[in-house]
Amino acid sequence: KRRRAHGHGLCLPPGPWQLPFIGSMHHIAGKLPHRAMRDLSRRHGPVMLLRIGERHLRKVAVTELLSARRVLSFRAVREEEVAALLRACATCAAATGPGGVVEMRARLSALVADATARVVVGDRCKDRDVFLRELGRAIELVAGFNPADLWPSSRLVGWLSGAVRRAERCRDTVYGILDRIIEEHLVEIDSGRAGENEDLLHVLLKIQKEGSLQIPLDMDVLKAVIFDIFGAGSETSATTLEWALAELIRNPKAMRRATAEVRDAFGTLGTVPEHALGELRYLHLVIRETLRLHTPLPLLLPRQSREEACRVLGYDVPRGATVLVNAWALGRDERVEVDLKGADFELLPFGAGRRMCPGMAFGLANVELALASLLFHFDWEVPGLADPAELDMTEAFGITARRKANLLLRPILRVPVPGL
Ligand code: HEM
Repeated sequence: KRRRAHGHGLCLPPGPWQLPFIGSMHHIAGKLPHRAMRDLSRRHGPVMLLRIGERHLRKVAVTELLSARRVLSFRAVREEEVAALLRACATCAAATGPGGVVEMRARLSALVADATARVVVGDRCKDRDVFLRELGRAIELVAGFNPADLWPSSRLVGWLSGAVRRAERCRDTVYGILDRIIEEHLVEIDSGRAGENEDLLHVLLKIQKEGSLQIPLDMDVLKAVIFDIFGAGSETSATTLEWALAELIRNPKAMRRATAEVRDAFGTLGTVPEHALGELRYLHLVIRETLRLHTPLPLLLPRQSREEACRVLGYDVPRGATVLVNAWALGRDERVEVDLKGADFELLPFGAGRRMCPGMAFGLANVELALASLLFHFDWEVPGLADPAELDMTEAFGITARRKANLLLRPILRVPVPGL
């Protein structure tokens, strides 16, 4: 199945696992190629597929970095980060007054950003809060409807709107943070301390240093890759979690049912084990419904028509035209009932086709464990809200459909949090 998916129907030879940009290069770099390849062939057979020096970030991200197998290997990271979130909520639950309220967006963004950072750069990011602030700004800037995007050839429009300046400031701050992280990684590599804790950035830097790629992996490309995965991963998952909680608060019956399901399933264990989350049928429906109602990327990512003669519903789409797909509107079309994995084109929270989100398994794993754990350990209420139906559900402007209003919730501890 895997072979067919990779090779468009071709039966390609097996080969070692690959990384974004560098393909199989890290298995060979720094060694004598003929020896390294002999060793690899002992594992993969006499005919191997090695991808070397080719830019195929997307394909590799799907199959390796964000594949179901790799996502599974990060389970411990997710469990630790969710445990930290639960401890923070338990501390709030024990406090009185304003200290007893959790600002959910900040907490959920921190959770997802920390989990993603640990996978990509090996540790939490010390500048996480600045990073998240800049990410928020970037999300507004890339919504695609600011004058600088609509009239890209007019320098005057760009200058007047200020968008370009803001984008440059944002880039400089983010790249500054990444420069520091890269600096630390380089020191670790030079002192031989990267060792067993090698993360994605270590590997990319080593390859870059050896200069063994056909296409040079310059620092800007490297930073763009890291920022892309970071940004794509944190914002969407945090947004989904926040809306899921808000929808449950607004629908007390659904909240009771989801909470009862997770407490019935794991009450005797006293904690939510990720490997058993498949049992929670209702929770999965809640997440699916959240993604339908609050599609985190409502217009997906813009596409550009490449073909001369592309026809949609009998109309010509000129080459170079930007095409937007309103996944949010499709999801709200009440005439259809479908699956969310992009096979049914009516519900596309992760997009579809060759640009479909490669982080779906990663994102869903974060969302499922966090939501199940929050419902398992706590009851949730909105201070001062008499009627749950009145909870403000306004969306903010940006490429993602965040909540506009802060979701301030009071946690009430129901099942003790381990480690407190
Ligand atoms: C609930 C969580 C998530 C949702 C709803 C989501 C949704 C999406 C959507 C709609 C797209 C555009 C697809 C298209 O235009 O057809 C996308 C692209 C992308 N996503 Fe996600 N995503 C999520 C989590 C993640 C995570 C956790 C990662 C990585 C750690 C990630 C990495 C990416 C990347 C790199 C792209 C760009 C792919 C490309 O341009 O080919 N996403 N995502």
